[in-house]
Order: sequence, then structure tokens, then C-alpha cells
Amino acid sequence: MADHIINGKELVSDVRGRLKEEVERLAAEGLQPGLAVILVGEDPASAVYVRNKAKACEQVGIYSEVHRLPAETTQTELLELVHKLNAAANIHGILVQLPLPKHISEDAVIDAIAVEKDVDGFHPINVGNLSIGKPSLLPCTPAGIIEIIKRTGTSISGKRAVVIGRSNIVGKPVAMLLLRESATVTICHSRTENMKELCREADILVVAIGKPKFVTKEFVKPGAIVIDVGINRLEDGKLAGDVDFDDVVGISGPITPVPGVVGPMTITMLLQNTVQAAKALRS
Ligand SMILES: Nc1nc2c(c(=O)[nH]1)N[C@@H](CN(C=O)c1ccc(C(=O)N[C@@H](CCC(=O)O)C(=O)O)cc1)CN2
Ligand SMILES: [Mg+2]
Repeated sequence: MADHIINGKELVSDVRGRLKEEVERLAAEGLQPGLAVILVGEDPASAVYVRNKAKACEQVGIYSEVHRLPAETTQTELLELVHKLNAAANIHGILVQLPLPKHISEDAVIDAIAVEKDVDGFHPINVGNLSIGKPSLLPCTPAGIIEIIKRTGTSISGKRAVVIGRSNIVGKPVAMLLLRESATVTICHSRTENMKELCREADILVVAIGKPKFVTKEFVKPGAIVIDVGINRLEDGKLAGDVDFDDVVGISGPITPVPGVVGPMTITMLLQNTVQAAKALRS
């Protein structure tokens, strides 16, 4: 593999190794971080992500419990479970896997999670704290993206960063985090005019638009770091990112393949948030 293809296995095992050591130190002090994950319904992709989260917890020594609820679960029943977990002393992080079935309001459920246990960083108070630069639990995919960029040795301060996508889970928070690192940030979306030209100015290009192979080499400034957040299942069953990797790899600087980097790093940041929440709740 070309040396500018970012190696997710190496990155993830390094960060998880560090977290495992920290969890061991906390255990010696009598604290075991605990995560509760709630999965409603039978979405197969969500089931895989939840299984991977539980496995990752086990790997680093975090206690985890998965609450698998039927698709017909009412919003009231789900909120009751969230309230119970908010009060549970052995649980420091609560995560409700998204998407939820249509009859449940995601906003109502996220609002019900105790702010200090919101290890997804989706609660409006955590989102607000991120935007005004106060310490908070950060959303996992955006936090992972910053970690990936830093670990390639790319400096962010003063650089032009373009984010394609304006979702609440990825596009907006990653733009806020890049701004916090003193990048000059542009957010592009479906209505953006001259998107290729804007992207070609980017030293850092983050793509989270949900369209397979949308970004081709015409979008990329030579040497730019390219972070692909897309996970698109193609008709042949293969996964594709939002970046046309084969087209872009010859011109970009460090680039993330899909699968293998952003997804596993997202789960790693969830572990990190759970440890952070456990330490904050203890003190
Ligand atoms: N409550 C949340 N729900 C969702 C989130 C989230 O951060 N919190 N993000 C996504 C799903 N997600 C985590 O929950 C997630 C998606 C993908 C991966 C991952 O490891 N992807 C692999 C490919 C996996 C595959 O084969 O399908 C990769 O990129 O290498 C991890 C987590 C929406 N919901
Ligand atoms: Mg809904």
C-alpha cells in the first residue's frame, strides 16, 4: 500500500491500547467505566455497529450492556429505560443507536439522556458547549476525524478545510472542531454552487455527503488530506465511500480508505468518551 493511505488498524490499536491502560489504572482505583447501548428494532447495519461497540468495550475493559428492544417499543417505554439508566450508578455512558423507528422522536430521546452520560455528544447542551468552546462530550465521528488528521502529522491551524455535508452528526460538528483547531472552514452541501472549485482550495477535505464515489480527483488539491466518512452499500454488496478512492489516491495527500478507518475510529472515540464520562461523574 502507498504510504499515504491511512492505516486504520494501526491508528485504532494505538488509541485503544492507551485506553486499555487507562481503564486498568481506573480499575485499580475502584472505578470501572460502564456503557449502556440501546438498540430499537432490527436494522441489520445498526445491529452490527452495536455488536462492534460491545466487543470494543470488552477489548479495553469497559463494562457494557446492550438493551435490544423490539421495533414496536413505544417512545414512553424507551424514555423510561433512558431515565432508569440515567440513575444507574454503574453506567457512565448511554447511547441510543440511530436511526430509531419512525414513530419515535429522536430529539425527545436524545434530550432525555443525562448530559454528563451523553457519550454520543448529541444532547443540545453538549452541542452548544462545543460551539462556544466549552469542555463537553464530543460526537464520536467528528472527534475521530480530528484524531486521524492529527495523527498523520498534518497541522490544522491556519489551513483551509472544506467539509462536504451539513448533518448534525458529522458535517456541522466536524466543522466546529476544525474551527476550534483554527482552520478556515467552509461547509458545502447540496445547494452549494461551484463546489469543485471550493473543494480544490482545501488543504483538508472531509466528505460526509452519503453519495457513493461523489468526490473525484477534480475536487482535490494535490497533496490535500482527504477524510472519507461515507459508508455506502453498492448493489454488488461491496462498500464504497463518498470518495472515488482509486481516482483520488494518485493526487491526494493522506487519504482514508473505506472501510477501515473512520468507522473503527468512531467506535474508539465512544470508548474514550465513556472513560471521560466515568472520570467526570466520579469527581
Ligand atoms: N447513536 C449513534 N448512532 C449512529 C452513529 C453514532 O455515532 N451514534 N453513527 C452511525 C453508525 N455508527 C455508529 O453508531 C457506525 C457506523 C459505521 C462504523 C464502522 O465501523 N464502519 C466500518 C464499515 C462497517 C461495515 O462493514 O458496514 C468502516 O467504516 O470501516 C462504526 C460505527 C449512524 N448511527
Ligand atoms: Mg424518528
